[in-house]
Amino acid sequence: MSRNVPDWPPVDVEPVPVHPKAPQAGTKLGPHYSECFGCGDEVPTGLRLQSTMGDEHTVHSQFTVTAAHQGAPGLAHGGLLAAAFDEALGATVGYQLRKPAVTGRLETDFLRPVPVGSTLFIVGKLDGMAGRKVYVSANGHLDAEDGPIALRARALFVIVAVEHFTTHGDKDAIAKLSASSQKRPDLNP
Ligand SMILES: CCCCC/C=C\C/C=C\C/C=C\C/C=C\CCCC(=O)SCCNC(=O)CCNC(=O)[C@H](O)C(C)(C)COP(=O)(O)OP(=O)(O)OC[C@H]1O[C@@H](n2cnc3c(N)ncnc32)[C@H](O)[C@@H]1OP(=O)(O)O
Repeated sequence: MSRNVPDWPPVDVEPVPVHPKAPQAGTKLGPHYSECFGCGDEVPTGLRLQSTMGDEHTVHSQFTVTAAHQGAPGLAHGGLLAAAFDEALGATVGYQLRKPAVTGRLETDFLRPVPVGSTLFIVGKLDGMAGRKVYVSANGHLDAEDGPIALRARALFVIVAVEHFTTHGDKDAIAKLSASSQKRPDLNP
């Protein structure tokens, strides 16, 4: 059965200007926020995604599926896999642009079941920009960097002002994040 994949990016785009202080290829990217469900190390049932800068506008992330992530018995929940991609795509945008951005749209193709115990190797790639809109996509390979593709995702991130978080988020948590990010050159603009 054929699957129609829409044109991507859906609008004319410019190349994304990667920040001159973006981490070098091979740099391991720690959690951007310790309480983040996607990458935080203080969330016991979180996804604990681990990301590394890659070459050519890519970020490589790994996510191991545990029993806490099930939908059907023994298989990862689809929405949770989409969350893993949101995180991987967000890291691809955030660490390369070093500007705050939020997911505006995320679409996911589920190509193969992902069993508990397996690891997804996700490669996120910047595809282009149009004003504040950043287009980014990713493939998720099952159990090896060159394993079969189990998921594909495409997303639009929208660059926002810091006020997006201070207005709508938790001010105490933002203060904590801000204090901890002082020690992280990769998180400072
Ligand atoms: C302080 C310095 C920080 C430095 C940062 C450095 C390092 C960071 C490092 C690492 C970060 C690492 C990892 C990140 C991890 C995780 C990622 C998770 C991300 C999330 O989990 S984040 C939560 C979910 N996310 C939301 O909670 C967003 C809710 N939402 C809104 O807050 C607004 O909705 C918003 C802001 C999206 C837009 O609002 P707005 O008022 O600012 O702008 P507007 O509506 O005009 O949209 C502008 C243009 O985007 C187009 N557009 C918008 N949405 C569209 C859609 N759905 N489809 C097609 N086009 C769309 C419009 O059509 C227009 O296009 P045009 O310009 O062509 O007219």
